[in-house]
Amino acid sequence: MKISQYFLFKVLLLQTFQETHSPVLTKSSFFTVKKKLFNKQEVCAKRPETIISRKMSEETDVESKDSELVQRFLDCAARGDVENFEQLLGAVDIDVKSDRGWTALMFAARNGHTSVINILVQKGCDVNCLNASGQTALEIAQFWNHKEVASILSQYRQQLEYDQIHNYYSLNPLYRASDVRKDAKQLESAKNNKSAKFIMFSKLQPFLITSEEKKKKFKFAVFTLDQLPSSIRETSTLIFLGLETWDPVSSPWFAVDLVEGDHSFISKYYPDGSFVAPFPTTMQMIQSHAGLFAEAHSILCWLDKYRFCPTCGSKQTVIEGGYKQVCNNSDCTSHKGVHNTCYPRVDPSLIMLVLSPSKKQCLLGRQKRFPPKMFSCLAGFMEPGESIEDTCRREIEEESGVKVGRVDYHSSQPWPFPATLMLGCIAHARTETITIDKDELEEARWFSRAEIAQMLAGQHPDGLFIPPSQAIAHQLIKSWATSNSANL
Ligand SMILES: NC(=O)C1=CN([C@@H]2O[C@H](COP(=O)(O)OP(=O)(O)OC[C@H]3O[C@@H](n4cnc5c(N)ncnc54)[C@H](O)[C@@H]3O)[C@@H](O)[C@H]2O)C=CC1
Ligand SMILES: [Mg+2]
Ligand SMILES: [Mg+2]
Ligand SMILES: [Mg+2]
Ligand SMILES: [Zn+2]
Repeated sequence: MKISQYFLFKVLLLQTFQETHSPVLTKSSFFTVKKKLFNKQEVCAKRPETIISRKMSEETDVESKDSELVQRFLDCAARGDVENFEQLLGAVDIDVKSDRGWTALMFAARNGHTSVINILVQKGCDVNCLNASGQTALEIAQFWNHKEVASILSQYRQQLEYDQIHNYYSLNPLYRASDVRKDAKQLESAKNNKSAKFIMFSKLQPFLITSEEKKKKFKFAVFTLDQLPSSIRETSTLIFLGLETWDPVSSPWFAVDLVEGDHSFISKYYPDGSFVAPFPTTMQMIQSHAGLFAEAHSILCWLDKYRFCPTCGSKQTVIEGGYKQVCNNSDCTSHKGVHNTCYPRVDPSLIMLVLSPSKKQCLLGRQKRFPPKMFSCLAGFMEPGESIEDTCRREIEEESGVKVGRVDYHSSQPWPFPATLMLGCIAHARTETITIDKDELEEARWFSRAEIAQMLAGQHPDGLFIPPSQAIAHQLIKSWATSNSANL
């Protein structure tokens, strides 16, 4: 490249960056797609009582206070003001974006503030975020020639490539200890263990409180044995969730399915908590508690729906800490051989990001029940006798008419409504023509990487957006869009 061409190229790139980087941050909208979605989800949720509805009425005040905090947070990152930056860390979402889709990591990368970059990556910020122009923090650091920052970020991205992807609802911190639940004596002593922890459900609704550590997140109210009225252990079903660690003497955790009349002791310990409709409120839990919810809720839904033996219709008895039901009829054939009806059910379903034959576009669709302007990956339940690849190809062809060749596995996600397992795949299309199944989808179309980057940054010109980061669909879309952002 000639020197004059090089300068023209650099000026053009500079213009692109200046469009997306305002060194003095405006007070306007600092809210990300995630934040907008959070509000939407809050409005949709049906929750009976106290905390969450109270939070909603305070939303306007909270919003302007938040936008000031976010502004200060991003500004400290841009100026490399480590002292003030560290003070603000717990108060805002670490990956919060400016109105142009810039995160604190991007601002620090733009100005070469290594110390801020180190703090952010150690705290687990998202190094793969894209701004509205489709740039990562690494690309910004490389462009502005901040070699040390670029080196830290590229090392971190490499390390992430080797790490397994953990989707929301899958990070259950407990060791499930099936040996303990299968041994009635051990199970009984776990229930009486002084360090045992108990989380509460009523009519399949979890009892949640707000998390002090993470603003705007919910978590379970955790009860100890001495807080639990002894009658509860006789009247309620206790689900054994597991042990705190692999050490057999570590604390056992239980989910308690409260029956009418058992609730009064709760408000004594947690007056601000409430029983909430699981979806979408549990999408805003601290991750480890979302994992606990997935286990407990799926088991409780199974016990609720399978009250009678599926083989002979007799009553059943719950054993193994809620993980098994046995038929009370001694002549029932379910007592002989392997009977999967005695165990909790899981429904596998496929969710796939379909790439166009050129790999430059991906296929997203809209179901009628989606919020307006939201597009997501196509999905469908596995049918008996199908492989993952079979389901993937059939569902895509049924819903969009697109024919698929190779299918690659990406990651999975428990989807506890009530007990689906989402198997996330990347599907390679052989054809491009779309003919939608009007019963399943309202619309489906191909999206370029550039358009996806705009959607991820909340900057799509038509306001289109994708599901929030807690959904595997988001992770599938994002991993494709960020895998080679240079080709946007
Ligand atoms: N985590 C995520 O990001 C996303 C999750 N999903 C979930 O994926 C799952 C499958 O997607 P859909 O498009 O609804 O599937 P689908 O395309 O197979 O159509 C749904 C229909 O399949 C039938 N069906 C077959 N087996 C079923 C089973 N075991 N349970 C319930 N219905 C069954 C029913 O008639 C139902 O109306 C749903 O649970 C949905 O909530 C969907 C999109 C995004
Ligand atoms: Mg379908
Ligand atoms: Mg479908
Ligand atoms: Mg189907
Ligand atoms: Zn039976």
